Amino acid sequence: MKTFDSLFTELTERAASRPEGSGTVAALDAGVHTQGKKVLEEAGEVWIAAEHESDEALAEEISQLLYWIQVLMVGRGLKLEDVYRHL
Ligand SMILES: N=c1c2ncn([C@@H]3O[C@H](COP(=O)(O)OP(=O)(O)OP(=O)(O)O)[C@@H](O)[C@H]3O)c2ncn1[C@@H]1O[C@H](COP(=O)(O)O)[C@@H](O)[C@H]1O
Repeated sequence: MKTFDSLFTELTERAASRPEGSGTVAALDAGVHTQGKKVLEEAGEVWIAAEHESDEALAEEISQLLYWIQVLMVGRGLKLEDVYRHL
């Protein structure tokens, strides 16, 4: 099963190899403003799902929020350790 760390490795590799058709490459190219808006959008969807939707729907929204947080991190050049040391 994919984990937070393995997804981060995958996205970092996408950023380096820039494969054709990668949504992540497009998201990185879109820049921090677009990425930040997606983080806010997905966070809002997590909130709504937590109040009104099933556990499965909530889990899916959380996965999308984690993805967009990672895109933002990769775009800014942050490493997992840069965040983990604050936990
Ligand atoms: N985990 C994800 C993931 N979570 C969310 N998303 C993207 O985030 C967006 C979710 O937005 P929405 O909830 O609004 O859903 P939507 O309506 O389909 O999205 P919009 O494009 O209309 O905004 C979608 O565009 C998804 O493509 C993801 N895109 C990719 N991944 C994983 O990232 C890896 C690399 O993906 P590629 O770069 O696309 O190869 C693979 O392992 C993928 O499974």
